[in-house]
This record gives sequence, C-alpha cells and structure tokens, in this order.
Amino acid sequence: MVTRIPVTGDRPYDVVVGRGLAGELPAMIEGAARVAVLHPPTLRERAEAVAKSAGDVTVVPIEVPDAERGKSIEVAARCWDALGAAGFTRTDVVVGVGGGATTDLAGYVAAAWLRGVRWVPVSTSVAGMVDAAVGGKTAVNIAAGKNLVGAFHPPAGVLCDLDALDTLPAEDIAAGLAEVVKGGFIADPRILELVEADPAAALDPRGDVLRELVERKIQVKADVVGVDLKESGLREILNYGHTLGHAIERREKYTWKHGHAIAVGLIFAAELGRLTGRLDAATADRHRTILESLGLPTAYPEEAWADLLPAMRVDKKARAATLRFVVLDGLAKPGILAGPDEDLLREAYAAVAR
Ligand SMILES: NC(=O)c1ccc[n+]([C@@H]2O[C@H](COP(=O)([O-])OP(=O)(O)OC[C@H]3O[C@@H](n4cnc5c(N)ncnc54)[C@H](O)[C@@H]3O)[C@@H](O)[C@H]2O)c1
Ligand SMILES: O=C(O)C(=O)C[C@@H](O)[C@H](O)[C@H](O)COP(=O)(O)O
Ligand SMILES: [Zn+2]
Repeated sequence: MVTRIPVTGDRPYDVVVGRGLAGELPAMIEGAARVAVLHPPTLRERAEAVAKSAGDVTVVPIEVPDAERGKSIEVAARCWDALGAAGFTRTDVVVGVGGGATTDLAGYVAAAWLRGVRWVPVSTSVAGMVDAAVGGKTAVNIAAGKNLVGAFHPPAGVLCDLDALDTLPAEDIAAGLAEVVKGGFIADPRILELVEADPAAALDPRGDVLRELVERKIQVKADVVGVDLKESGLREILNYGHTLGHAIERREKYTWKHGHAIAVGLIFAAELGRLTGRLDAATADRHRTILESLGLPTAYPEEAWADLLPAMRVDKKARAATLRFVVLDGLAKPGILAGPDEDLLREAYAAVAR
C-alpha cells in the first residue's frame, strides 16, 4: 500500500510513503538527462538501487561523509565541483539518499546550483521521513550554529521507503521519534496516545504503529509548510524544542544526534510553558514521560548553561536581541514566548540539568 501526502504551495509535490518505491522516481525526475545521487558511504548499495530505478539517465554518484560531517560548506563545494565536471544543467536533478543530514545537504546543493535545480530526497531514516525531507528547508552547519547557511527550496517529490528502516540502528529510530513526539504536542495528540499505548511498537520498524506515526507526522508538517513555506509565522511551531536543542548540538560540535538534542529541548520548552503559567503541569510532565519511554535523553550537564545561553542567541527565530521560544498554551496549542528574562530561562533549564 502506498500513501501519497500532498504538500501544497507554489510548487506542490507529494510525499510518497510505502515499501519498495523504486517505480516512483522516474515521474519525479521527468525530463532530466543527468541525476546526481548523493549518499553516505554506508548507504552505497541503497543509492545504487535508487540510481538504477531512475531509468535512462546519466547517473553521477557522489559519496559524502556520514551524518553531520556531511553538512558542511566544504562538502557542498565538493558536490558542486562534481556537478560542474558532469555538465549538470537546469533540467538535471539532485537526489539525496540517506537520513536528514544527507538530504539537507543534497537540498542545499540543489538550491544553490545554477540558482536552483530540482531535487528529490529519498529518505532512509525516521527523522528524515517525518521532518527533514518535507518542507524545503535545506542547510549546512557552520561553527557559529546549526543550519545557519541554507535556503528554502522545496523538493520535486519525496520518497519514504519504509523498507529502509530495517537497517536503521534502533538508536536512530528513537531519535527520529523525538520529532514525531514534537508533532504530537504541537498539533496531533493522537501521536502521543499511540506512543504511550505501546512504546516498543512505536520503535518497531516493521510494525503498523510506526507507519501510522510516520504518516501522521508528515501530515502535521505538510499542513504547516503548505501555508507558510518561508517561516513567516505559523511554521515556527515546527521549531518547538529546537532553540535549546540546536544550542546543545553546537556545544557538542554536531556529534550528538539531532533527535537526542531535541528531546532535551522539548522538556526545556515544556518547562518554559509551565513556568509562565501557559501550560498545565500534567502536559509538561507528559513530555518527559513519553521521551523517557522511548529511551531518549532527558538531561544535560548543569555547567553547560553558560555556553548554551549565548548559543541560543543565533537561533533563527530571534529578532535583534530578543530571543523567541515556541511554547504551548495547552496541548496542540503552540504559541510564542518573546524576550523571557535570563532568570526564567535558567529556572527552566533546571528541569533538564544534571
Ligand atoms: N530540513 C528540515 O526541515 C529538518 C528537519 C528535521 C531534521 N533535520 C536535520 O536532519 C538531521 C537529522 O536526521 P537523521 O537523524 O536522519 O540524521 P542522519 O542523516 O545523520 O542519520 C543518522 C544516522 O543514520 C544512518 N542511516 C540513515 N538511514 C539509514 C538506514 N536506512 N540504514 C542504516 N543507517 C542509516 C546515517 O548514515 C547516520 O549515521 C539533522 O541534521 C537535522 O538538522 C532537518
Ligand atoms: O521545518 C521546520 O521548520 C523545522 O523547524 C523542523 C525542525 O525539526 C528542523 O530541525 C529544522 O531543520 C530546524 O530549522 P532551523 O530553521 O531552526 O534550522
Ligand atoms: Zn528538528
């Protein structure tokens, strides 16, 4: 069974979820003479299979470093050199085969090449399927912060082949579920009920529960990015938990899994909501319980606070000196907390400090 989740906007596209989706790629790359296939070393075989499914095109395979090590301007520059050497034109297509880090890189390579060519994320991780591949945010990291160089560049289509999850390490399935849980708190409480009912089923790559979670979270994201691609308002809700989360990733020099940092960031954001009287204690506590049930980190060192506060200032939601956080005014009622004072932030950090 194949599910197609449409994403609206100036250039609408489908997110296709199912098993064995080889036949879906040709329609997404129609008219291309060349297809560049970016992939990390561990996913070479899968990338070769994807390349084969592209049909009668010249394939340009580009191996990139794994995970966050691939999300750099130096790696992007190497990709552009490869596109140049292959004579890549405006009708050609970049395909990213991998997790969110690889597809973020592939999207940015496509966004900047000739000022924008088509791209298709072939997503192989939970975080990639439910979040990174959908919505057109593409980026690389720099020393100053996470995703600080990038572009909004929607894909031509998204492929989420659930068979890929068979080889995804259990730790990465859980990490991806942090983004799914985020979607539950900001928009779709049924997600939370499904995880609470059976966390082990949520983590099972062959099970129907994970599939339902993946599809529900994609729908949450599609509903938002379809009306606010460039984050002029509504889209900010997808950044719930990310202000602290990205600061942790920067402090860890991008060696932490994104979903692990977001799990800690979600508990911090829930506490900010509770301390400001916007969120009831039970819903705030529910964050920790659910994330713990998935084996995700819920704490970070006490002494890190001195690094985290300045790191949060490069958050893209900040305006001048004003930090802005996504908080909840209740379950599935996200809002913005602008300019909280430092004492309040420190108090909220106590909820995760160890
Ligand atoms: N653009 C967006 O809107 C958006 C949204 C969410 C996350 N992100 C980004 O996505 C990244 C996190 O995504 P991620 O967790 O997928 O990271 P990732 O790409 O680093 O993948 C995690 C690990 O899983 C491996 N992997 C992926 N698929 C596999 C498979 N099928 N079998 C075996 N191994 C596999 C990868 O090689 C990597 O080692 C972060 O960089 C984050 O900033 C972007
Ligand atoms: O799509 C969005 O918008 C999000 O905020 C989704 C996040 O899960 C994702 O990690 C995104 O890359 C963060 O965006 P950034 O603009 O804070 O870098
Ligand atoms: Zn994220």
